[in-house]
Amino acid sequence: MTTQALLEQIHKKKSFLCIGLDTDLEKIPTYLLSEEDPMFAFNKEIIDATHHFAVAYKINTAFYEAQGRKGWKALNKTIEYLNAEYPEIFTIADAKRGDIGNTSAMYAKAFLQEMAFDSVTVAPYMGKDSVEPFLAIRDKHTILLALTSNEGAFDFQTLKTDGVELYKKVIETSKTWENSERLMYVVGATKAEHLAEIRKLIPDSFLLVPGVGAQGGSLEDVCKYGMGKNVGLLVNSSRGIIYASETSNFAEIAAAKAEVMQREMAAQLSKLHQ
Ligand SMILES: O=C(O)c1cc(=O)[nH]c(=O)n1[C@@H]1O[C@H](COP(=O)(O)O)[C@@H](O)[C@H]1O
Repeated sequence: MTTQALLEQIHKKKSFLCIGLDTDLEKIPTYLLSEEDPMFAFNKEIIDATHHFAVAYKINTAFYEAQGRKGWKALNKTIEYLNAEYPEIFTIADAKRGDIGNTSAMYAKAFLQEMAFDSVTVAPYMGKDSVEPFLAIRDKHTILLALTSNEGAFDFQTLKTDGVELYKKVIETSKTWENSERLMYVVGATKAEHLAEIRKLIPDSFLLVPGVGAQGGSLEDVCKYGMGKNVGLLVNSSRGIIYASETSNFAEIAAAKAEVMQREMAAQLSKLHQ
């Protein structure tokens, strides 16, 4: 999917919400455990109930990998379902990959071609030749970790080299890589005050912003500091939406949570045109 198509969806739905499918067998309603594929059954209900309010779904592969073969099957069924039923939705494989070039090329093939996600999250630590194989794939996007939402972000990402924080160096250098127009960046909502400076470096790039909801980040601050002229934001919430209720009407309650976020987003978007 092109960023233009994503932007059209954002304006159409008045939403830049990404729902994180961090599906955990210990957290889904217990009655689903008797289903043949409980993870997929849960995801399907969540997606069907919430898709009006979201423009993207992020599948965190860790939750599926943790369940072995059954988990991979559920992951595959979920992305196939999204691509077949809701092709207008932007899909993210949150796999945080990156390795030497020929290995990265295999990860890129797996997530962007075989599984046909629109994008994949990638760690920048191994540098240019570890990221370019992802960028080589047409009409797909590589979402590079820049400034993450966790406490450990301060261990390395904010260290200064030549007076510049490492995460800024990652952003600046990545702009020189081949096909860099296919890059998006992760910036945690818990670090919203850094967004204004990040926007100066990458005024037009899309940012995937996790960390609202369960991690305490503020949507208002994210918009205040991070919204670009072309929106440029995908704000993710996982636990805050998908585990809003453990009862049999969990999907309805998740939809209500998603709608609250969508309304806040619509209000923020309306400011863009004032
Ligand atoms: O790349 C990510 O998605 C990510 C980066 C980051 O800096 N912080 C972060 O929380 N995430 C992911 O975003 C999701 C956040 O989930 P909730 O805190 O439940 O909304 C999880 O899937 C995390 O793995």
